[in-house]
Amino acid sequence: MLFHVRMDVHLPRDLPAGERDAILAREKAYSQELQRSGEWRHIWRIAGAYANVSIFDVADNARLHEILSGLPLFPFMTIAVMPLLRHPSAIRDDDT
Ligand SMILES: O=C(O)C[C@H]1C=CC(=O)O1
Repeated sequence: MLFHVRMDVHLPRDLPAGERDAILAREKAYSQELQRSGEWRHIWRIAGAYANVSIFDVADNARLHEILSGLPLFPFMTIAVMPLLRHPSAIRDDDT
């Protein structure tokens, strides 16, 4: 199942730099592992915002929730999820 996910990050300004850097390093490793596995299909930075748009390809809603709630940055994010399905006019075979 495909999902469009927007993640906006709101890190507290008073978060100690060492703690922030450690969370960001864990976030990067977590994200890249899921990208390698194929469940996190795309990630794009939204220009001008500390936010991304991502496409997930996961078994079900429960798996998406597990992934999102496991993000090291999860406590500092606002997340919006849109379920996707193939558009009848789509021409690319991998848009499923
Ligand atoms: O920077 C972000 O958009 C937040 C987050 C999502 C993946 C990742 O590596 O960082």
